[in-house]
Amino acid sequence: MTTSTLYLASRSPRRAEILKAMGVPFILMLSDIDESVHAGEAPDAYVLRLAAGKAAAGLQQMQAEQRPALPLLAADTTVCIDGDILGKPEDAPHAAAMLRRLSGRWHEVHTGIALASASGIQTALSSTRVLVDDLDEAAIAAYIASGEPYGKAGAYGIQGLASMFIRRIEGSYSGVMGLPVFETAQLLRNAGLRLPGNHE
Ligand SMILES: Cc1cn([C@H]2C[C@H](O)[C@@H](COP(=O)(O)OP(=O)(O)OP(=O)(O)O)O2)c(=O)[nH]c1=O
Repeated sequence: MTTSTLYLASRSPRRAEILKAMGVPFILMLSDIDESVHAGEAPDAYVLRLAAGKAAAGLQQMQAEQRPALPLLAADTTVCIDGDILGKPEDAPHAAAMLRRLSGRWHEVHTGIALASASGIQTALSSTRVLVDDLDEAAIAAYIASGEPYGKAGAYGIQGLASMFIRRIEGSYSGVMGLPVFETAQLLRNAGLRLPGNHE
Protein backbone atom coordinates (compact mmCIF):
# COMPACT_ATOMS: atom_id res chain seq x y z
CA MET A 1 0.00 0.00 0.00
CA THR A 2 1.34 3.46 -0.82
CA THR A 3 1.42 6.20 1.78
CA SER A 4 -1.14 9.00 1.34
CA THR A 5 0.13 12.33 0.00
CA LEU A 6 -0.90 15.62 1.63
CA TYR A 7 -0.68 19.33 1.09
CA LEU A 8 1.20 21.08 3.88
CA ALA A 9 -0.07 24.66 4.02
CA SER A 10 2.85 26.22 5.90
CA ARG A 11 5.84 28.51 5.52
CA SER A 12 7.52 26.92 8.53
CA PRO A 13 10.64 24.94 7.58
CA ARG A 14 10.29 23.06 10.91
CA ARG A 15 6.86 21.72 10.00
CA ALA A 16 8.16 20.46 6.64
CA GLU A 17 11.17 18.88 8.37
CA ILE A 18 8.98 17.04 10.91
CA LEU A 19 6.48 15.79 8.33
CA LYS A 20 9.39 14.56 6.20
CA ALA A 21 10.84 12.72 9.20
CA MET A 22 7.41 11.06 9.65
CA GLY A 23 7.81 9.69 6.13
CA VAL A 24 4.64 11.38 4.90
CA PRO A 25 4.89 12.61 1.28
CA PHE A 26 3.63 16.17 0.93
CA ILE A 27 3.34 19.11 -1.44
CA LEU A 28 4.07 22.53 0.08
CA MET A 29 1.48 25.24 -0.25
CA LEU A 30 1.75 28.80 1.05
CA SER A 31 -1.33 30.57 2.30
CA ASP A 32 -1.63 33.60 4.55
CA ILE A 33 -4.31 34.51 7.05
CA ASP A 34 -4.85 37.28 9.59
CA GLU A 35 -3.20 36.08 12.82
CA SER A 36 -4.58 38.70 15.21
CA VAL A 37 -5.82 37.52 18.58
CA HIS A 38 -9.52 38.09 19.40
CA ALA A 39 -10.25 39.97 22.63
CA GLY A 40 -10.38 37.57 25.59
CA GLU A 41 -9.42 34.57 23.45
CA ALA A 42 -7.67 31.72 25.32
CA PRO A 43 -4.34 30.59 23.77
CA ASP A 44 -5.53 27.02 23.11
CA ALA A 45 -8.68 28.31 21.38
CA TYR A 46 -6.51 30.79 19.44
CA VAL A 47 -4.12 28.19 17.98
CA LEU A 48 -7.02 25.88 17.06
CA ARG A 49 -8.88 28.73 15.34
CA LEU A 50 -5.76 29.75 13.42
CA ALA A 51 -4.87 26.18 12.41
CA ALA A 52 -8.42 25.66 11.12
CA GLY A 53 -8.30 29.07 9.38
CA LYS A 54 -5.01 28.19 7.67
CA ALA A 55 -6.49 24.84 6.55
CA ALA A 56 -9.63 26.55 5.20
CA ALA A 57 -7.53 29.15 3.33
CA GLY A 58 -5.36 26.36 1.90
CA LEU A 59 -8.44 24.48 0.75
CA GLN A 60 -9.79 27.56 -1.00
CA GLN A 61 -6.43 28.07 -2.72
CA MET A 62 -6.33 24.40 -3.78
CA GLN A 63 -9.75 24.80 -5.38
CA ALA A 64 -8.98 28.22 -6.94
CA GLU A 65 -5.77 26.87 -8.50
CA GLN A 66 -7.61 23.70 -9.61
CA ARG A 67 -5.04 21.49 -7.92
CA PRO A 68 -5.77 17.80 -7.36
CA ALA A 69 -7.97 17.33 -4.27
CA LEU A 70 -5.79 15.93 -1.48
CA PRO A 71 -6.01 16.20 2.32
CA LEU A 72 -4.41 19.38 3.61
CA LEU A 73 -2.57 19.93 6.89
CA ALA A 74 -1.97 23.27 8.66
CA ALA A 75 -0.79 24.29 12.14
CA ASP A 76 -0.25 27.20 14.45
CA THR A 77 2.09 27.55 17.43
CA THR A 78 2.10 30.08 20.19
CA VAL A 79 3.94 30.68 23.47
CA CYS A 80 1.90 31.66 26.50
CA ILE A 81 3.03 33.14 29.83
CA ASP A 82 0.83 34.66 32.56
CA GLY A 83 -2.13 34.38 30.19
CA ASP A 84 -0.39 36.49 27.51
CA ILE A 85 0.18 35.18 23.99
CA LEU A 86 3.69 35.75 22.62
CA GLY A 87 3.85 35.59 18.83
CA LYS A 88 6.87 36.08 16.60
CA PRO A 89 9.20 39.00 17.52
CA GLU A 90 9.11 42.03 15.24
CA ASP A 91 12.62 43.25 16.05
CA ALA A 92 15.50 42.85 18.53
CA PRO A 93 13.93 44.86 21.41
CA HIS A 94 10.70 42.86 21.02
CA ALA A 95 12.66 39.59 21.10
CA ALA A 96 14.61 40.78 24.17
CA ALA A 97 11.40 41.67 25.99
CA MET A 98 9.98 38.19 25.30
CA LEU A 99 13.16 36.41 26.43
CA ARG A 100 13.29 38.50 29.65
CA ARG A 101 9.76 37.40 30.44
CA LEU A 102 10.54 33.73 29.80
CA SER A 103 13.84 33.79 31.76
CA GLY A 104 13.86 31.46 34.80
CA ARG A 105 10.22 30.49 34.42
CA TRP A 106 7.85 27.85 33.13
CA HIS A 107 5.57 28.74 30.20
CA GLU A 108 3.25 26.86 27.85
CA VAL A 109 3.61 26.23 24.14
CA HIS A 110 0.36 25.43 22.35
CA THR A 111 0.25 24.01 18.84
CA GLY A 112 -3.06 23.58 17.04
CA ILE A 113 -3.17 21.33 13.99
CA ALA A 114 -5.93 21.07 11.41
CA LEU A 115 -6.55 18.54 8.67
CA ALA A 116 -8.97 19.34 5.85
CA SER A 117 -10.15 16.18 4.10
CA ALA A 118 -13.31 14.68 2.59
CA SER A 119 -14.69 14.47 6.15
CA GLY A 120 -14.32 18.25 6.76
CA ILE A 121 -11.80 20.05 8.97
CA GLN A 122 -10.62 18.11 12.06
CA THR A 123 -8.38 19.73 14.67
CA ALA A 124 -6.15 18.62 17.55
CA LEU A 125 -4.16 20.42 20.23
CA SER A 126 -0.75 19.81 21.77
CA SER A 127 0.19 21.77 24.91
CA THR A 128 3.64 21.55 26.48
CA ARG A 129 5.22 23.16 29.55
CA VAL A 130 8.74 24.51 29.06
CA LEU A 131 11.20 25.74 31.73
CA VAL A 132 13.74 28.32 30.56
CA ASP A 133 17.03 28.82 32.44
CA ASP A 134 17.91 32.19 34.00
CA LEU A 135 19.04 34.42 31.14
CA ASP A 136 21.11 37.52 31.85
CA GLU A 137 21.27 40.51 29.48
CA ALA A 138 24.50 39.28 27.87
CA ALA A 139 23.00 35.86 27.14
CA ILE A 140 19.86 37.47 25.70
CA ALA A 141 21.90 39.84 23.50
CA ALA A 142 24.14 37.01 22.25
CA TYR A 143 21.14 34.82 21.44
CA ILE A 144 19.40 37.62 19.53
CA ALA A 145 22.61 38.34 17.62
CA SER A 146 22.52 34.73 16.37
CA GLY A 147 19.33 35.62 14.46
CA GLU A 148 17.57 32.51 15.73
CA PRO A 149 14.64 34.24 17.54
CA TYR A 150 13.16 35.67 14.33
CA GLY A 151 10.21 33.85 12.78
CA LYS A 152 9.66 31.86 15.98
CA ALA A 153 6.88 32.19 18.54
CA GLY A 154 8.26 33.38 21.89
CA ALA A 155 11.55 34.39 20.21
CA TYR A 156 13.28 31.02 20.64
CA GLY A 157 13.80 27.76 18.79
CA ILE A 158 14.00 24.68 21.02
CA GLN A 159 15.60 22.80 18.12
CA GLY A 160 18.46 25.30 17.82
CA LEU A 161 20.84 27.21 20.11
CA ALA A 162 17.99 27.71 22.59
CA SER A 163 18.23 24.00 23.44
CA MET A 164 21.17 25.04 25.64
CA PHE A 165 18.92 27.14 27.89
CA ILE A 166 15.82 24.95 27.99
CA ARG A 167 16.05 23.18 31.39
CA ARG A 168 13.00 20.89 31.10
CA ILE A 169 9.94 20.21 29.07
CA GLU A 170 6.75 18.37 30.00
CA GLY A 171 4.91 17.33 26.87
CA SER A 172 5.80 17.19 23.19
CA TYR A 173 9.16 18.36 21.84
CA SER A 174 7.87 18.25 18.24
CA GLY A 175 4.80 20.22 19.39
CA VAL A 176 7.08 23.01 20.65
CA MET A 177 8.89 22.95 17.29
CA GLY A 178 5.57 23.47 15.51
CA LEU A 179 4.14 20.07 14.51
CA PRO A 180 3.35 17.49 17.24
CA VAL A 181 4.16 14.10 15.70
CA PHE A 182 1.86 11.96 17.87
CA GLU A 183 -1.24 14.15 17.45
CA THR A 184 -0.54 14.64 13.74
CA ALA A 185 -0.28 10.89 13.13
CA GLN A 186 -3.53 10.36 15.06
CA LEU A 187 -5.34 13.02 13.05
CA LEU A 188 -4.12 11.56 9.75
CA ARG A 189 -5.01 7.99 10.75
CA ASN A 190 -8.46 9.03 11.99
CA ALA A 191 -9.12 10.58 8.58
CA GLY A 192 -8.29 7.22 6.97
CA LEU A 193 -4.87 8.18 5.62
CA ARG A 194 -2.19 5.54 5.36
CA LEU A 195 1.06 6.25 7.23
CA PRO A 196 4.44 4.59 6.72
CA GLY A 197 5.00 1.65 9.05
CA ASN A 198 1.29 1.20 9.82
CA HIS A 199 -0.34 -2.11 8.96
CA GLU A 200 -3.77 -2.32 7.37
C1 LIG B 1 8.50 27.85 20.41
C2 LIG B 1 9.07 27.52 19.06
C3 LIG B 1 8.46 27.97 17.90
N1 LIG B 1 8.99 27.69 16.68
C4 LIG B 1 8.37 28.17 15.43
C5 LIG B 1 7.39 27.18 14.79
C6 LIG B 1 6.62 28.09 13.85
O1 LIG B 1 7.30 28.16 12.60
C7 LIG B 1 6.69 29.46 14.54
C8 LIG B 1 5.33 29.90 15.03
O2 LIG B 1 4.67 30.58 14.02
P1 LIG B 1 3.35 30.08 13.31
O3 LIG B 1 2.52 31.30 13.05
O4 LIG B 1 2.73 28.94 14.07
O5 LIG B 1 3.86 29.47 11.94
P2 LIG B 1 4.66 30.16 10.74
O6 LIG B 1 4.18 31.55 10.48
O7 LIG B 1 6.14 29.98 10.98
O8 LIG B 1 4.28 29.21 9.53
P3 LIG B 1 2.80 28.98 8.86
O9 LIG B 1 1.79 29.85 9.53
O10 LIG B 1 2.99 29.30 7.40
O11 LIG B 1 2.55 27.50 9.08
O12 LIG B 1 7.58 29.32 15.64
C9 LIG B 1 10.15 26.93 16.57
O13 LIG B 1 10.64 26.68 15.46
N2 LIG B 1 10.75 26.46 17.71
C10 LIG B 1 10.27 26.72 18.95
O14 LIG B 1 10.87 26.27 19.94
